[in-house]
Amino acid sequence: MNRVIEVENLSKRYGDTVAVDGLSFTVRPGRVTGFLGPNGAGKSTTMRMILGLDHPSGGQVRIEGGSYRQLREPLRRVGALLEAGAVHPRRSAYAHLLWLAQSNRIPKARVRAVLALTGLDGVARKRAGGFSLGMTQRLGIAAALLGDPPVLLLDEPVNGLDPEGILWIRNLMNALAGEGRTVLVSSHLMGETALTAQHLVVIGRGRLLADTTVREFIQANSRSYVRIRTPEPELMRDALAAAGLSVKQAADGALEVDEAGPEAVGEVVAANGLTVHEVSVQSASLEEAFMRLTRDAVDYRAAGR
Ligand SMILES: Nc1ncnc2c1ncn2[C@@H]1O[C@H](COP(=O)(O)OP(=O)(O)OP(=O)(O)O)[C@@H](O)[C@H]1O
Repeated sequence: MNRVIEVENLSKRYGDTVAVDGLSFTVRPGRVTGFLGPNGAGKSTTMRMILGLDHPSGGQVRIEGGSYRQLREPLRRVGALLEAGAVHPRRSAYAHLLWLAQSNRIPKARVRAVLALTGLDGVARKRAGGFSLGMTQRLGIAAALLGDPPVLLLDEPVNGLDPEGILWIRNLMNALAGEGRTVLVSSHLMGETALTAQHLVVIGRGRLLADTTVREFIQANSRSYVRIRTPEPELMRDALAAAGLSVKQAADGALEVDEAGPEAVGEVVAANGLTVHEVSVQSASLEEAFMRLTRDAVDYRAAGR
């Protein structure tokens, strides 16, 4: 089995709304792929189509070479977390998972295994209706892992979780990818995804904006510069310019030097006997880069009409 998800020229229209628009990308095993886009970009719609829950208006999706509907014993091939709240509130976590296992010919021992893996052992007999958001999220992940699937799709799994829950999911996803599984996880948070994923697929208004490694995305999008505060800005500016460095003045009067490290700046300072109050390396945030990339592609409703 190749464990690959192939999305090919996929489109979905709802009346006049084009939710997904000619989208193509491939999700590979052994790494966490972050599926990023602002609200309304089409992430959930794409994931539903991957899972055969929604019918494409055009294009196709292949999982391990075929469609989801063609998979025999799908829960053993693909695990998904879509709506974590979709549990009968009066059922216990154990009963919920047991019912899922029995209706999919999954051995009962897997129920205990996923309860332990998701840290729900202690509350397994409690009614799921009384669960906190974090526990509900863990139960959804337990259900996704029940069939020990090589392919996992998680839609916004960290939404509403506290830092401990976020860290737990991050570690779990990396462990699952480390076992050679294919892990696709959607989010609208660039910073969080950059910490978790190794590969990124970014969409806006249903279209592909970037398909790249996290490392390349960071290199391409994080402007880093040296910031200098000095009581002698004119002299400093002249000295830096004479050394061939490009200098800009920030709103607070500090100087900013692009495309040079602190070493080059320090040498100019020393050679000219200038006084400095601060020399620091600054980086623009990834979240800013993500917003720049998706700005023109933000869903018009989400943009506040
Ligand atoms: N069943 C539906 N009927 C009509 N329009 C829909 C339906 N589902 C989604 N849409 C529209 O399709 C577009 C994409 O929605 P989708 O939920 O896939 O985006 P998303 O990236 O998952 O956003 P979010 O982060 O807000 O969940 C939106 O404009 C949405 O309003």
